[in-house]
Amino acid sequence: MDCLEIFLDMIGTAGPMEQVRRLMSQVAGTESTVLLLGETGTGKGLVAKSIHQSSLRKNEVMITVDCAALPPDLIESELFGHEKGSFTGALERRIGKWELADKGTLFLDEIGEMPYATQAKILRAIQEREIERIGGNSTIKTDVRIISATSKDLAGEVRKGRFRSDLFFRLNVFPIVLPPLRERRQDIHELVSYFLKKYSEKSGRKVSRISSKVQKKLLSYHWPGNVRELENLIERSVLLTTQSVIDEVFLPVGYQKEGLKRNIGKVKTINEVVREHILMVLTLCEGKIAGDGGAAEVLKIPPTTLHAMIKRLVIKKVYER
Ligand SMILES: Nc1ncnc2c1ncn2[C@@H]1O[C@H](COP(=O)(O)OP(=O)(O)OP(=O)(O)O)[C@@H](O)[C@H]1O
Repeated sequence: MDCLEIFLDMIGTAGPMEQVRRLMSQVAGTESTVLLLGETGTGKGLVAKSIHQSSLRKNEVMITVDCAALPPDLIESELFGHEKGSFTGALERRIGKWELADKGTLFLDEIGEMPYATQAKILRAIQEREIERIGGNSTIKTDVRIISATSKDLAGEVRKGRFRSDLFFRLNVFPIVLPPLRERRQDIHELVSYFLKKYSEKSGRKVSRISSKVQKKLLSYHWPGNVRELENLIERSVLLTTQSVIDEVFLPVGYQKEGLKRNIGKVKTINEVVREHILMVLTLCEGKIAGDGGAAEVLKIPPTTLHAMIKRLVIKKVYER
């Protein structure tokens, strides 16, 4: 079976997603630890689920721990569980997610948010394949496959001393980088069709396509929230439209200005462009301004005007030999 058949819920088969699919199909059937890297909403959760569903553990559970959603003081208890009375508030014994994931897959989402002190315990649990409940006095053997994900630059976090290098190397055995949507705009069309179908069916409305005006808008937007943002937009638009074609979408106000702002530093001023052009022509004309074959003739302006411009734009006589 090739990777196109396996990951059916994942849209995007060409360009950067082809590589992602290839890596997924290479690693899914192994026991290898996988690290998913990518901006928010690029599909890391979906990839983790797809890998689990194509793995040897597919009939076992996949348990997710969102490390960013848990307060640092609760994360260890969430992961490893605790015994009754092990700390104030531990009224009952609690089985942690690591234990619950036994024989299956444990998906550690936003691993970059893991408190430094807990990172050592995670490393130990992965390496020794055993855990200890908080307040417990025995170790518990576990058989867990780890998939972790982060939207942070984890290597950078290691350099800054915020993430343990030994854990990073242990997690980074098989990294898969999910490209942002703006770098795979060729998938937008297919994603839109997929979400239109999904949300039309869900809402009972018959919305079958988007207008070409909307398509242009979607193709030029920079998608900071990636596929999740596109999905939410289509869901909202399906609910708002009264026709079978979506003819308007509401992207964040000022997004075009934002795009412009990001490029503004790179835009040349008129004077810079004119100056460069005059310099280029002067170089071609070997510094000759007036007369036959002079720069003024080439530029179709009087030599006096060209002289004035050279003075105003402070063009040094670099072109003179
Ligand atoms: N290639 C894709 N095909 C279809 N749906 C996708 C694709 N990529 C992402 N999605 C959908 O987009 C939404 C966001 O994806 P997901 O939650 O996997 O992103 P994420 O990278 O884990 O985000 P975060 O870092 O915020 O947790 C989900 O509903 C997911 O099903």
